Amino acid sequence: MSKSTSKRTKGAEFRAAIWLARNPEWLLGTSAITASACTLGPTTTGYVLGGATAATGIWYRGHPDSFDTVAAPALRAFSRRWFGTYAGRHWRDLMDVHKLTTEHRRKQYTMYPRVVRVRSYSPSIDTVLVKLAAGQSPRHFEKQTEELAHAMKAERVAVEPLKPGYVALIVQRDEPFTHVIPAPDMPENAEDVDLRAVLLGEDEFGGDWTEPVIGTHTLSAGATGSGKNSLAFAKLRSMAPLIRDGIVRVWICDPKYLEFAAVKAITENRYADDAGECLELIEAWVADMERTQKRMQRAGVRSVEPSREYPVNLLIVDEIGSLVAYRPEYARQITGLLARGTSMGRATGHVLDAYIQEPSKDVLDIRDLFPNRICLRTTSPTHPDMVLGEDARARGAIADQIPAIPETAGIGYRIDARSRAPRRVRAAYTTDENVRELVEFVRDGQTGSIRSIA
Ligand SMILES: Nc1ncnc2c1ncn2[C@@H]1O[C@H](COP(=O)(O)OP(=O)(O)OP(=O)(O)O)[C@@H](O)[C@H]1O
Repeated sequence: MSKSTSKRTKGAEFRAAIWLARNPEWLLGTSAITASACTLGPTTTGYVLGGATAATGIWYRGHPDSFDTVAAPALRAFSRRWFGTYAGRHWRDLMDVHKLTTEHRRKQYTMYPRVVRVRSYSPSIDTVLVKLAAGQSPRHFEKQTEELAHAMKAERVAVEPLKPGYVALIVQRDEPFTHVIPAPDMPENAEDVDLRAVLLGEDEFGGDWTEPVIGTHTLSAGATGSGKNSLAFAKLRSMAPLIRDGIVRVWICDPKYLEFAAVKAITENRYADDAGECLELIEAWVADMERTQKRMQRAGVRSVEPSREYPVNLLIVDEIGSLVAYRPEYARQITGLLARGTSMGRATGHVLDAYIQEPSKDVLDIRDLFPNRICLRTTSPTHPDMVLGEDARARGAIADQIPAIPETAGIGYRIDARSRAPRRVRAAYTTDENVRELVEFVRDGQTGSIRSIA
């Protein structure tokens, strides 16, 4: 393209046409209403618009789940894009005040970064795709995040460079979790627990946060002190009657020696701390899986429902990095066993629940064998994508921005499997007293017929 030599800028009518081409929703919306008013008449058009509004209201009241995942993000994004901070003059003022503009010296006009798209997957987080003005780089925005957050009355703003010339601003508008969530109640009966949706805490909408225990393997990542243990303890409490009744058998590798010692009693000695013992325990878990495979083969079944005959064998591996990366003498064997277990164990109910601080492939090269992922506070902006998948951070999973203070322990993100939208969640906190209750509940109720492997 030839370089412009004129000192004049484009005419207003051309700028308006370009604006409409970039924002076709306005063109389509106004044309549809005008066409409807001309053909059907203003009264009928009014009724149609009123009917659409009423239908939205009915949807909002009648089916909150689908409304919150489908309609609410679109409506929220639209109103914030066109009537809030990211709209026209508000946005330009924001850019002016924070010196996020550049000057065309020859033509003497100011160039503004342009809002291309706003997404608002959750009420607390917006992601704003911004085309940088000529002469800008993501660093210009990175230097201003604190000031922008104050100006937008947001908790924090993070910048994610996307491709040359574009950044995503991730604006966390508020902190939905200002309180500690108490440990889940332990249901009395095994029938009250759904192993496909085990209660872990709350999501940012104030709803239950549940995760599947069967049919998947779960990897939870988080820096030291991020509250990883609370995930495992909430899970154990929510499944307590199944553990008591021998329908879920818990195996624990506790290489940090202390974290899970309090629940050793509910594992029927399927517990190890030293790395060498962890290797033996994992071997026993894989051998159990192979025995179950043979039993199922003899019985002619390809899948089983959790029962005493075919219990779920949940292997909790705390700080998996310390077993598969930092102890070379055990790493290869443990990695091989876990790879075997995770690739075949789902059908037999042998499921892995692993916890890690540093989720890179160098540390955990079997990361892809975990279909289910949770990301608590991380130390690096690269970690959310490593754990939750490509673009997770750009979509709003700013786990690296969670302040490293005790008040935020248990807060993190998960990705909705269908919409790929990140959801901020907080695990319930299980106190030492709650752990004792769990152990008593399981032990007191056990019938004694559960065989220990030890
Ligand atoms: N869900 C939670 N809600 C509120 N506070 C929590 C929660 N989970 C943990 N905490 C608090 O944070 C502290 C650190 O938690 P925890 O030891 O589970 O972190 P961690 O991620 O396992 O760290 P490390 O990897 O170093 O063991 C706990 O002592 C507790 O006080």
